[in-house]
Amino acid sequence: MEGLLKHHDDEPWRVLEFYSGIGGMRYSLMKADVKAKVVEAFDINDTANDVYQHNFGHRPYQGNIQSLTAGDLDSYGAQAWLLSPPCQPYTRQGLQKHSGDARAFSFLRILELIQLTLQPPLMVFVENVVGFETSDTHSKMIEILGKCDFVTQEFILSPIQFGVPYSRPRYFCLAKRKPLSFQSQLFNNQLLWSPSPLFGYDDDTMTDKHDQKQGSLDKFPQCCEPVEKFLEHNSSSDLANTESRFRTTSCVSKDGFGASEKIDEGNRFSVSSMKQYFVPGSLIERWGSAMDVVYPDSKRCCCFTKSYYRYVKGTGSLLATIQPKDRGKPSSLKEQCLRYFTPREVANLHSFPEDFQFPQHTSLRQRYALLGNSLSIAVVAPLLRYLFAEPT
Ligand SMILES: C[S@@+](CC[C@H](N)C(=O)[O-])C[C@H]1O[C@@H](n2cnc3c(N)ncnc32)[C@H](O)[C@@H]1O
Repeated sequence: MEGLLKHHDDEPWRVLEFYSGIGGMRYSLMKADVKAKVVEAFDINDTANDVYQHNFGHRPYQGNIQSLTAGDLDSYGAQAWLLSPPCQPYTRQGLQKHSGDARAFSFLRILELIQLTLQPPLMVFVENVVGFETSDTHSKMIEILGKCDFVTQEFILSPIQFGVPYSRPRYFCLAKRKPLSFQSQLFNNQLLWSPSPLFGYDDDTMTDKHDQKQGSLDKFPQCCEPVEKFLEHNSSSDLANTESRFRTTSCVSKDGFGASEKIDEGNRFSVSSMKQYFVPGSLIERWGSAMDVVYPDSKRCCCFTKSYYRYVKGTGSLLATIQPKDRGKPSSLKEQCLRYFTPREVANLHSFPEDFQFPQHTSLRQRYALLGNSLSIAVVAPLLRYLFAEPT
């Protein structure tokens, strides 16, 4: 293996975006203000590629990453490889077959290619679910990166640590090939549960010590903005109006859907367009106790998965549009007029930019599925900024 790739300060870093989905990595790179150019993106999913093309004007290479060769990858001359491979082999809900799961094969292939390319990357960034760090795929990845002269720093971080009222802890591996090095070398070969190094703090009390893990993720909600800021309303008076309209329309119906339709001209957040987001009464009756219900003033909501809107249990929070007057008193969930977060609101919680859009033909379910598979730009952008930064 030769290390022929060079990077000159005045040129943008050449980047490959594997498993590009709807472009969360690319948006993060933009947000991080890294001087970089995505020279190719790769994804097998047609609908994801439609969305990517709609927003970036470039259609990713549509094929199986598993069939890429070392020659293919060398031809891009890319210095950084960003990867967010499928997480199903490692999720707690799944069978946890790890590297034995067919969905892990393409990532294992990429790891092989790092060793086979004539011009291996100088930097690698991997995102996955919590649980990946104990898998045999992780052991393989660390072994290969070590063999290829990479230094790694690993993190488990959640948007809630970055001021976003959203719990989505994810695993990240940052790897730089020697002689490149990290700004804080104190954390080489460590797993951290704190974003401190990203902000220039050499706080080594947040490394992988079991009793600090949960604490470091939980101590941030008080610094978060309320959920309300991420809704498709822009002021609380707007919210109060909408709530009162819900009260007089949708919630009078016993199935949870509005009996009467009242179009609120001039307000894109009309009662009519919101009807599709109300949770039917029958679902509340059946699954109410398993639902994670949040309020506009809440400082946390649960991770939205790709099954949000198809299933209510464990797939993401529901919003109570009518806040009970007294939180202490039991109030029927039906009276709280529960609704799903809209795709735009999920995109907001994932910190996607305002100009991100779905092409019109993308169905509601597809939008939720694609967003559920994507990532938090609020978390990934500072990680990428840290990865690309040169030590001073
Ligand atoms: C966890 S998602 C990554 C989403 C992406 N980071 C985003 O912001 O939307 C994994 C993506 O990998 C794609 N994928 C899974 N296996 C693949 C393979 N073997 N070849 C190409 N793409 C694949 C899926 O279609 C999905 O879009």
